[in-house]
Amino acid sequence: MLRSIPDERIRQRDKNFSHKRRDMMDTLIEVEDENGHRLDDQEIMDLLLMYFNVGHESSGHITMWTTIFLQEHAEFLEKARAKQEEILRRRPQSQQGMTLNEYRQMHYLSKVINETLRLITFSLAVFREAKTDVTISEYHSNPKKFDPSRWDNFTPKTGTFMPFGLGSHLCPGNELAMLEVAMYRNRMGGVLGVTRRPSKQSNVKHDLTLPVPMRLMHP
Ligand code: HEM
Repeated sequence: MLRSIPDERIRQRDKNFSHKRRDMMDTLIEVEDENGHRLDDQEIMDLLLMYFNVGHESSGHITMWTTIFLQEHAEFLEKARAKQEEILRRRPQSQQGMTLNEYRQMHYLSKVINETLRLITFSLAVFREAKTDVTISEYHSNPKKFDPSRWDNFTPKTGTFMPFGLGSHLCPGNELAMLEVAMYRNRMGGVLGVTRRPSKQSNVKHDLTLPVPMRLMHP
């Protein structure tokens, strides 16, 4: 399946097919190193596979865990919901969907997501070599407890909160990922992100029931 993607694009380019917009695939086909070498098919496929994994699995995984934590802690879900509903009440009737400005007002939700990222990592390994011995110690009090309030007026010191890595290989999708998790939409119209008004007919309060296997994976 992956091989067909660069093959198809190369065929189109050979036929002078004009794209509306150049995209990542054009860059992967054209990019050259300092000796003029281009990526071969296998390398392009490896990169595509990596993008599929990091760009999709990652935010999906964190969205799932944010949902699980909120389901398990009704008080935080209520607080997140109240804040989202407040944003909705201020929304002009004519507005369709969520704006970036609304997203930026979701301070409580970003604490919930940060707290999820603090507790859960989907990256099983980040390959780095420690040049000197380091001592790894707990930075937070009661570290295993899910508690978004620990983010109240709190900015972590550099190197103590690294869900997206650090340095030159810092995750380039970090801001997009936060936005994606916040905009996750459930059947009620969005507990995480406010995307539409809840239906008046619905009397379901928390529609976050998850299948049993997910609950068994809880750390
Ligand atoms: C909650 C979601 C995400 C988390 C927790 C996450 C976390 C990470 C981490 C820990 C790394 C390794 C950084 C390092 O080596 O120091 C990484 C790399 C990367 N991430 Fe993400 N990521 C997320 C979402 C995304 C998304 C949505 C995209 C793209 C749309 C993306 C694209 C990448 C890429 C391309 C790299 C490789 C960067 C490099 O090696 O230079 N990630 N991510």
